[in-house]
Amino acid sequence: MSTYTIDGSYPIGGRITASGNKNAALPCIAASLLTEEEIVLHNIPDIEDVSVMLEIAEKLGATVTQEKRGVYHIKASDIVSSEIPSDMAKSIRASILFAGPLLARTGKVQLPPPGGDVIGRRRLDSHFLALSALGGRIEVDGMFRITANKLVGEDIFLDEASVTATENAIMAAVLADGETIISNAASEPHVQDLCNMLNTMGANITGIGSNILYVKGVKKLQGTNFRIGADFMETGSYIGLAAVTRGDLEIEEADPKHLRMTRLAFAKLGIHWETDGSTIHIPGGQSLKVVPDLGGMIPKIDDAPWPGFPADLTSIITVVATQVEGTTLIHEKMFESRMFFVDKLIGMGARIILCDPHRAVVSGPCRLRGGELVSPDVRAGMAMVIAALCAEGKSIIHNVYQIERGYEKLAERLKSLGARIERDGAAD
Ligand SMILES: CC(=O)N[C@H]1[C@@H](OP(=O)(O)OP(=O)(O)OC[C@H]2O[C@@H](n3ccc(=O)[nH]c3=O)[C@H](O)[C@@H]2O)O[C@H](CO)[C@@H](O)[C@@H]1O
Ligand SMILES: C=C(OP(=O)(O)O)C(=O)O
Repeated sequence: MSTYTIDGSYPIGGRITASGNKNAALPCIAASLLTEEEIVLHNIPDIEDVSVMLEIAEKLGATVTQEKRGVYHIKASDIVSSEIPSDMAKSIRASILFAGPLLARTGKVQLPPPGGDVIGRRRLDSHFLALSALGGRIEVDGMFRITANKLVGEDIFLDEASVTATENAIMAAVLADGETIISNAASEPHVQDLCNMLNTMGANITGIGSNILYVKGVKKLQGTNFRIGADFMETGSYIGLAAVTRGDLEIEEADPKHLRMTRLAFAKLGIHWETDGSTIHIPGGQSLKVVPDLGGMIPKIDDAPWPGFPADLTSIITVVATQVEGTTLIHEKMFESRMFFVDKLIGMGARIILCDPHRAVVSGPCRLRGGELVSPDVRAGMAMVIAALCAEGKSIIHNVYQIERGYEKLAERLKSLGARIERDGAAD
C-alpha cells in the first residue's frame, strides 16, 4: 500500500488547474457503450476510478485510446460480453453504471455488488426500482443478473434522489420504446453532464437540472465529442486546504456556479473567495472565525441532495472547522458511517464530539499534531491530508489508493503549491 509522508505547518498556495469531475467522467464512460460510434471525452481526470472504468469498458468490447492528457476516444462497435469482471467491479462504486447501458444495448447484464467508499450501506434498491420499471427482470444470488426482452418507457418515481440510480435510469430510458418520466431524480452537475452528453448523441432529454426528467426514447444514438465539467469536490477540497494553511491560491478552469451552497457553508467558517470567470481566488490569511447563526447560536453545516451541500465535502469541511475559532455542528444526513474517521482527527488533537454516527460538534481552533493514519475512503483520506498539512510535525498516511481514486496527481500538485509531501518516501 502506498503512503504519503507529510511535514505540516507550511502555507499551501499558488496556482492550479481544476481537474475534470470524477463523478461525471464515470457515467459518461459508461454511456459510451450506448452507441457503436466513436465517443471523444474531454477533461477526463487521471484518477484510479477512471482507469478501472475504462478497463471494464475494454473488457466489454470497447476500444479505448488516449489522445492526450484528459482526452479519450471510446468506440464500442460490438459488445463482446455483458458480464462485468468481479474484481474490477468490486473496486469502484461506478461499475454499477454499466447496468443501464448494457441492458439498453444487449438486453442483459451480470455484475457483482459494486465497491466504492465504505461510508454507509450504499443501497442499490433505487437502481432496481428504475430498471425493473422499464422492463428489466432482476435475479439476485450474490451476483445481479438483469435481462430484458425490450425496455419500454415508464413513469418512474424514485424512492430517493439517488445519483447513480438516476444515471442508470436515464441510460436505460434513452433507447427504450416511448417516453420515460423520472421523478425525484438527482440533479447534481454530473447528472446534468450525462444528460447533456446523451443529448449531443441524439437523445431527447428535457428537465435537465431539475428533479423531474423527461426522456423520449430514440432508436439509435450517434457518436459525440463532449467535455465534462470541473470537479467541484476537488475544488472545495483545495479551497479548504488553502484556507486552513493560510495560503493564497488560484484555481483555474473551475466551475464557480457549482459552488454556491459550498460557498454559503464555508462562509459560516469565515472563509471567502473571489471569482473571475472560471478562476477562483482564495486570499491568504483569512480570519477563520465561525459566524454564528442569529442570536449567537451555533451554526450547522448539513449535506443534502443537490443543490444542497455536497455529501462528499462533509469530511473536508469537518477538518476545516477544527482550524476555525468557534463551535460548529456538522450533520452528515446522507451516509450512515462517513463520520467515524473523526476519531483519527481527535487522535491528532482535534476537539470533536461525535454525538452519533451522523453529527459531530467541532470546537476550534485546534493545534494538531502529526500522526500515523490510514485512509478509509476518498474524502476522509483527503481530510487526513489537510489535517497533516495543518499539523505540527510529520504525518504518515497509508492506503493512499483510497485518496487517489478521486484526486488527480495529488502529491505532485500539493508539492507544486509548497507542501512538504512525499509519496512512498520521507518528506524532506
Ligand atoms: C460514483 C458516484 O457518482 N458516487 C457518488 C454518488 O453515489 P451513489 O449514487 O451511490 O449515492 P446515492 O445518491 O445513491 O446516495 C447517497 C447516500 O444518500 C442517501 N440518500 C440519497 C438520496 C436521498 O434523497 N436521500 C438519502 O438519504 C442514500 O441512501 C445513500 O446513503 O452520489 C453520492 C451522493 O452525492 C456521492 O457521495 C458519491 O460520490
Ligand atoms: C463516495 C465517493 O465515491 P464513490 O461513490 O465512487 O465511492 C466520492 O467520490 O466521495
